[in-house]
Amino acid sequence: MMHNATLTTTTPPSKDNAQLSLPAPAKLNLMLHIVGRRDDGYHLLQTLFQFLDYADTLHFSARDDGKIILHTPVDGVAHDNNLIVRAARLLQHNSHCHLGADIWLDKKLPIGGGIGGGSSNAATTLVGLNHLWQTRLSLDALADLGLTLGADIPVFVKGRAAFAEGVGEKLQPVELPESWYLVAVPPVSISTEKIFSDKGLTRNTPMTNIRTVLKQSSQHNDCQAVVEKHYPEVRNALILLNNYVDARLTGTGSCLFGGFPNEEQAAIVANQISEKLQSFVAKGANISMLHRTLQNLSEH
Ligand SMILES: C[C@@](CO)(OP(=O)(O)O)[C@H](O)COP(=O)(O)OP(=O)(O)OC[C@H]1O[C@@H](n2ccc(N)nc2=O)[C@H](O)[C@@H]1O
Ligand SMILES: Nc1ncnc2c1ncn2[C@@H]1O[C@H](COP(=O)(O)OP(=O)(O)O)[C@@H](O)[C@H]1O
Repeated sequence: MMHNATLTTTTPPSKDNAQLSLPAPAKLNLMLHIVGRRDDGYHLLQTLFQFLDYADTLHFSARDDGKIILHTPVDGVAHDNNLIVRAARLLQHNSHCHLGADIWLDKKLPIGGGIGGGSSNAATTLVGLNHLWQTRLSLDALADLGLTLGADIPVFVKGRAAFAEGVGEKLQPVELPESWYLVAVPPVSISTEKIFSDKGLTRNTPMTNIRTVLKQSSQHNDCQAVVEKHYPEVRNALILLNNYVDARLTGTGSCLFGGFPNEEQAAIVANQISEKLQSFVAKGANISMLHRTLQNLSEH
């Protein structure tokens, strides 16, 4: 009897026996200018994206019944609104794929931090399920699909550090120094929409170009003044960090970052501020961890 029971029981899906595990890394906006606005209200940006070797991890297994099930809830986000589930359904629909997926998320990236966790989760889902389901969409096609879910998703799909224009979807790959960064995490989660709808936001920074940006020794983020105005936690964190390093906001915040020549120097400052401010240290990357992992998979 025992033997029969064992034979007829299927192993329940779990992240430990998932078929594919992939990172969903963070990004930084090393500079961010707002140069105008589209008719639909979206802002036209010029921004420099670089990835961090600091990531969530997603685990995927295919299902035969077509269901998309995210087994790990994200605080404050309903299952069907989660960008992971929305990205999976979008790919399934557009590729006419009959397979579904069980998905698990190890969340490490702060939410509403301007380091792109939700967007990166969506991009890793598109790229990961395209691989697992063998739907064979090109990266360009996946980036176009991703853009319908969020302005930040294409850069994560493409996986190359880039100068971005438009709403963030016109991407020119760049080679940047891969510095070490101290990333401070003030204790607030910031809505991108709230910052972009502030009347006081600078929206008319003169257009620049990639060559000028790469030559400049100091950079700025047009969202920073508005974020500092609304969030004293961010302003105070900036004051503290600026005692040690030239610190700046990434995206619409709340995270702040400063560059260091090596890990040790970044870690010393992380340690010095640790009683007042949560932070992590990570290396900048011109090729995202997602794409380096996929490259390794295809080589083995
Ligand atoms: C500002 C940036 C810079 O990298 O990053 P975050 O701080 O969010 O990480 C991005 O452009 C954010 O991209 P993403 O987070 O995907 O934004 P979306 O979901 O597309 O849009 C959220 C809301 O922000 C506003 N929005 C977003 C992008 C943009 N170029 N102009 C906008 O006005 C819109 O009001 C939209 O309703
Ligand atoms: N998988 C996900 N991880 C994080 N946030 C998500 C996810 N799916 C949807 N969201 C929503 O996206 C919003 C922005 O999240 P996030 O990408 O972390 O911030 P930011 O855009 O500041 O980098 C969150 O407040 C949340 O409501």
